[in-house]
Amino acid sequence: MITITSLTKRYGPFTAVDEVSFTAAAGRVTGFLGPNGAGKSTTLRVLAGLAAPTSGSATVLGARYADLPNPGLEVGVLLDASAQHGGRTGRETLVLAQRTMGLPAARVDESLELVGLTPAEARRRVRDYSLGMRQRLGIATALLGDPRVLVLDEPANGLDPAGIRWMRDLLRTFADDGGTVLLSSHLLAEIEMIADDIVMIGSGRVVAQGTKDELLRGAGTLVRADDVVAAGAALAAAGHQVTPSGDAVLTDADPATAGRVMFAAGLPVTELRASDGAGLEDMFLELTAATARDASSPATPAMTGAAA
Ligand SMILES: Nc1ncnc2c1ncn2[C@@H]1O[C@H](COP(=O)(O)OP(=O)(O)OP(=O)(O)O)[C@@H](O)[C@H]1O
Repeated sequence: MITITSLTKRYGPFTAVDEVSFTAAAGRVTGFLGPNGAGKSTTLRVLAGLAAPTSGSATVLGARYADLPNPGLEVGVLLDASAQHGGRTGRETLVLAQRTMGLPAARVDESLELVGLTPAEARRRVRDYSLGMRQRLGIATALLGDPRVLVLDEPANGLDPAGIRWMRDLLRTFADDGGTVLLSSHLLAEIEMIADDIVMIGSGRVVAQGTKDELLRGAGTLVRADDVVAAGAALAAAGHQVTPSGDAVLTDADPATAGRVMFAAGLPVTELRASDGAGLEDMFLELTAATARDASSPATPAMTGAAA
């Protein structure tokens, strides 16, 4: 189980992660989805003890990563497959980790086999690996200590469709055996293929979370109003998640609740209905577009900030 509670990370005046809360449960694959720059890596870096939170907390099996005596036995982490030492062979990379963790030497071959790297491939230097092979080696390192929890940042990067299917099967088996998997991606299709639960983040804030089935069904409500910014603000002030979707807003409030919030705020509503199945994709495209706009025009307010 992974628990992120009100996690905030600021770099100077810039808030990369803003009050993020979610859990990744045992027996489930949780997809952490968001466009580039949304705050996924920063959240995972705090979880893996590589960055200190400004406030809030991130724990694995109830403990901070830094407080785990031999963390590799509890949680396998792959944050950047391309950061592995190019001069070492795949096998040397694993042997070093195996010794550091105090594991039996046999774990090296077991892990190589788990990720489908052949003995000949394991003898090659990492600098000659494709990105897909590096991802496999990174996952082998994460699995070395036989942990119950896996944290993977963009693990499908560089994998071809067969590789992505292989990874899905590996993670599925890991979760079916009671393990916890948290993996990030900036691609909705990838997360749809692999994850059971989804946490969607944009501009540092969680904008949607739930089971994949719920989210793809479009749980939540679409609210169209004369003043859509005020509608979003009223819903956010009432404690609901809000995401702009074109000239409307999507919210996690059910339609009756959203209607009452609009009535209480005195805002005329022009449309109010359960959102359709495209809700998640709309929301994600909107987030991605907002990020692209932010990148090209720093003056544009971040969309979650504008809504909330
Ligand atoms: N050390 C740092 N100093 C300043 N800003 C940072 C630092 N690390 C990350 N950021 C900023 O925080 C924001 C979130 O970055 P992060 O890498 O967490 O996003 P991401 O969702 O993982 O994106 P990507 O898919 O591109 O990896 C970005 O705007 C990034 O520029």
